[in-house]
Amino acid sequence: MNMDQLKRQAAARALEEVRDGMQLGLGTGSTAKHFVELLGERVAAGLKVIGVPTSEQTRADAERCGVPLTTLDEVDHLDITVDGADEIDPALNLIKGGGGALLREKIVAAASDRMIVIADDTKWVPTLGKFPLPVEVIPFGLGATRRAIEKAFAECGVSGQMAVRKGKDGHVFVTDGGHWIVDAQLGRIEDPASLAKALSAIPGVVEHGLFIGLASSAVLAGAEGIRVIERRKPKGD
Ligand SMILES: O=C[C@H](O)[C@H](O)[C@H](O)COP(=O)(O)O
Repeated sequence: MNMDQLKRQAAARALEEVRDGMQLGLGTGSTAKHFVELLGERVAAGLKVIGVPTSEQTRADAERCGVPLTTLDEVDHLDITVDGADEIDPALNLIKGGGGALLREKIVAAASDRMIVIADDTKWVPTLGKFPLPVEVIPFGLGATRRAIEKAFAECGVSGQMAVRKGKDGHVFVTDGGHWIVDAQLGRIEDPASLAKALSAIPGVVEHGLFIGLASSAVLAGAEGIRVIERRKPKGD
């Protein structure tokens, strides 16, 4: 089975959690796209759901697949968000944003009762950080913001090259929100929660790709089959 078939399997398993009448967050990326396509087939067969897309790309995919859409201004919560990830650790902390959709993805995930992460099992890692960490920034004052990010990295015991993301056309990649992304090659992030907090405190940082405590479960598809991992809630949560 190839990687794309594994991604589709993970998407199909997540679809089993969807019930009639649900309000859904629709993730972005090649894995989430399978979910949108499979959901579209169920909608065509009579399933009643409504979705909030996490990117303009997903909006276009959902429209093409006939999935009815809404916004977070029109619904007061979402039941489930189904989204992919670039890395998933055993605590179900994530790196996301390889496709540049991290900001809307995080807003939508945070507005959801549950977030189901779908992926092929190559995304499962013991420690986050091999995948470059995307940090979405305001273009104004980028030099100062980069210095503040470096300081935050040093305080959290990580370091690595940073680069402003470019698109395939060689121009700076611009997010759906009109911002830029700095990708940081950190290698290992021992304490993702502290780093997430430090990055969020920087004025020029709009959002970062560390998703801490947002994923409720992960559906991982691999050669051996599908594994569903539930997040262990900390005491008192
Ligand atoms: O910005 C993009 C998203 O965070 C994606 O969910 C993530 O990059 C994983 O994408 P894919 O399923 O294509 O590997």
